[in-house]
Amino acid sequence: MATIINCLRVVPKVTNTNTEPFVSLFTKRASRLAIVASFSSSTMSYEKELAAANKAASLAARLCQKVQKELLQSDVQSKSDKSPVTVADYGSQALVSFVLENELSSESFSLVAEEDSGDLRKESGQETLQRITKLVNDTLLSDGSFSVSSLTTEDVLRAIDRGKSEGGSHGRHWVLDPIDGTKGFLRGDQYAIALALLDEGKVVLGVLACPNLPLVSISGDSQHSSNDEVGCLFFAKVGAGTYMQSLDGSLPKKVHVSTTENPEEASLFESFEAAHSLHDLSSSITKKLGVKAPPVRIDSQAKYGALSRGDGAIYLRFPHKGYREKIWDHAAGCIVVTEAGGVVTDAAGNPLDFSQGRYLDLDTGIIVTNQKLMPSLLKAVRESLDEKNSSL
Ligand SMILES: Nc1ncnc2c1ncn2[C@@H]1O[C@H](COP(=O)(O)O)[C@@H](O)[C@H]1OP(=O)(O)O
Ligand SMILES: [Mg+2]
Ligand SMILES: [Mg+2]
Ligand SMILES: [Mg+2]
Repeated sequence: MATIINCLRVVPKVTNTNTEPFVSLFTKRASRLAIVASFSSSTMSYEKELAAANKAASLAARLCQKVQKELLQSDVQSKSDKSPVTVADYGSQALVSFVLENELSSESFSLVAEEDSGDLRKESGQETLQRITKLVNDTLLSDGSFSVSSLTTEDVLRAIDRGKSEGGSHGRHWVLDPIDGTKGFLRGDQYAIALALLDEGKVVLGVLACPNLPLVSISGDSQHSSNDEVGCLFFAKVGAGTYMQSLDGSLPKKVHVSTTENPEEASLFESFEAAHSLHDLSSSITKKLGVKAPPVRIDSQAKYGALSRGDGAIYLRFPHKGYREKIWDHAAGCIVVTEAGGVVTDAAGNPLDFSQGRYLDLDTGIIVTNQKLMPSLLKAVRESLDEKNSSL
């Protein structure tokens, strides 16, 4: 900002005594500077929030990696909806909540997150709570930049329960999935720590830490091996593009979605778990479109990250009837892809609305691709859905 203010003080050097060109030159220059100033102020804001989000997600990834390496049977529990939750889900949520509040202490803090401390407050949860508290403290200590000596079990419970906010269309709300793809995490496959910020109902920044995602492309036709270096951090800020760096801290690189217009060259990402998305429906859609390659099935929002750097060109998600999508399963992924030039809509082609609380209210499914393929993809989706509905 300082440079821009200084620039505004520079009076154009004009030798012509006719004032009109001077005025128009000055006006032109001033308006150009005003555009630069307004662009810079919109892209410069959320700088501090993005730095805090990157730090929080990277530390949470460190905790998750440690747990995944030495996972114990007692580390895994089942929630009331029968889905799994681990000490790493809770630890990651406590850590992100603590780091954000600590780094951005002057502001009011609202967090919409997946987990709550209900089961950890029961007698049967005490051992697990001790283990989570140790994991959180060890991770904070390994970073070395926090002044607190150590968190108590009560601090950890409080940090987890900060995530109970209802979100909404006013003010700022952080949105967190502490481990997206817990089933992938348990299998030793892909998972992500997904963190986004909503401002007045819009996603303004998003971070995806994907500890098991190779730094090189995972597209079906690229060569990769188990020796590939893994651990990616994707981050995006509204109006400023999407970047990827290694979780170990390499220089960030700007990424872009695939620019292919040819469906025959496009490949599809979808859920690993058939229970999470209708694979038959995606297969009918991609057949209509003319996609040749077999689908790439991976867990979690790592799909959005991989798509943002052009590893594939399409992501389709059609949950089984009755499933309600949550905002933390898409907010970070959505901005990571859109800032990389992609488009994210529901099956009717509407943008996703993150302003309605903890759930997404949408038509049928979620579709992600580049701008060129979207019209034909939407047509194929409509036709396949009509066929499916008429066969019922
Ligand atoms: N029955 C379900 N249908 C669709 N998504 C689900 C279902 N159960 C859990 N999920 C969520 O789907 C996401 C992973 O989807 P996928 O890997 O298939 O893309 C996760 O957010 C996961 O929650 P969680 O965050 O608890 O892992
Ligand atoms: Mg879960
Ligand atoms: Mg999730
Ligand atoms: Mg989760």
